[in-house]
Amino acid sequence: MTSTSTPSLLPGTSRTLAASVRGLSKTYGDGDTAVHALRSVDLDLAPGRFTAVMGPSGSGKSTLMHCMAGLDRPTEGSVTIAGVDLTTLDDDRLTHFRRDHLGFVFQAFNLLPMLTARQNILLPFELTGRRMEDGTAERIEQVIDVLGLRDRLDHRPGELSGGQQQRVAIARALAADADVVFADEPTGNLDSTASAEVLAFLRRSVAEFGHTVVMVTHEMDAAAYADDVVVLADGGIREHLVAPSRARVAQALEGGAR
Ligand SMILES: Nc1ncnc2c1ncn2[C@@H]1O[C@H](COP(=O)(O)OP(=O)(O)OP(=O)(O)O)[C@@H](O)[C@H]1O
Repeated sequence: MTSTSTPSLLPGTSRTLAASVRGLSKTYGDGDTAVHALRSVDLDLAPGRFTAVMGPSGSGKSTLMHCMAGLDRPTEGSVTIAGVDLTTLDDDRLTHFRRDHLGFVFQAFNLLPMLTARQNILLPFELTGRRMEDGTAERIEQVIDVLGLRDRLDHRPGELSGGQQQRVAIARALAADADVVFADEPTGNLDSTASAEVLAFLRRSVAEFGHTVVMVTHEMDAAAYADDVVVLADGGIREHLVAPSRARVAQALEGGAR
């Protein structure tokens, strides 16, 4: 197994990391039946980058994302986002941290069916009574325009296409101005046109709003929208590729099959 080009700091970024993972391990079960889903993973993500996490089925992609996003607890190690080590937070604090600092774009959209698109987008604020800071309302309007949702705001999810629903989910993640937006196979339920649209919007959110996006994907076409690609194999990071070519990503993925 090779290990190359893990960047401690990417060119053109500030010195603060968007997310830092140290010695992250996750073991399911114990004894003979223990599954080591993650084995002492170290990973730094610079802010304002779009990173795809790839690797074979069972390599630990979802486990890594869930531990990084505070949705699952690692067995060992730390995850630091916005200067806070998530593994030190109790469940209540972790819930608050997710609400205040993280965004989620998952395959099943996670929209509330009885609310309109606008209400879903504003949910992080309305549900929790979180106060909007200066400029937030204007930014949300901008996100709505960038995502092309202006004429769909009064529709409920059931009245929207899959791609539009996913755009609402992205708008909600961006509206909250998350420190890191986590996307788990965000195009898994979409046709190729809608997938391309959603990925282009994630790309724009990084370029135009400076967001940090981490996306688990199986698809090379989806990864092509990302800046960087982290390739997992057998619970560890095989490579962290900075602005790789498609051929380079393919090579890193094939490394495990040999
Ligand atoms: N709740 C669980 N209990 C036991 N084992 C689990 C659990 N969740 C995941 N695993 C195991 O941990 C390993 C990593 O799983 P994970 O879902 O993170 O992989 P993945 O790369 O996301 O896979 P896929 O691409 O198939 O979604 C696998 O061997 C899986 O079977």
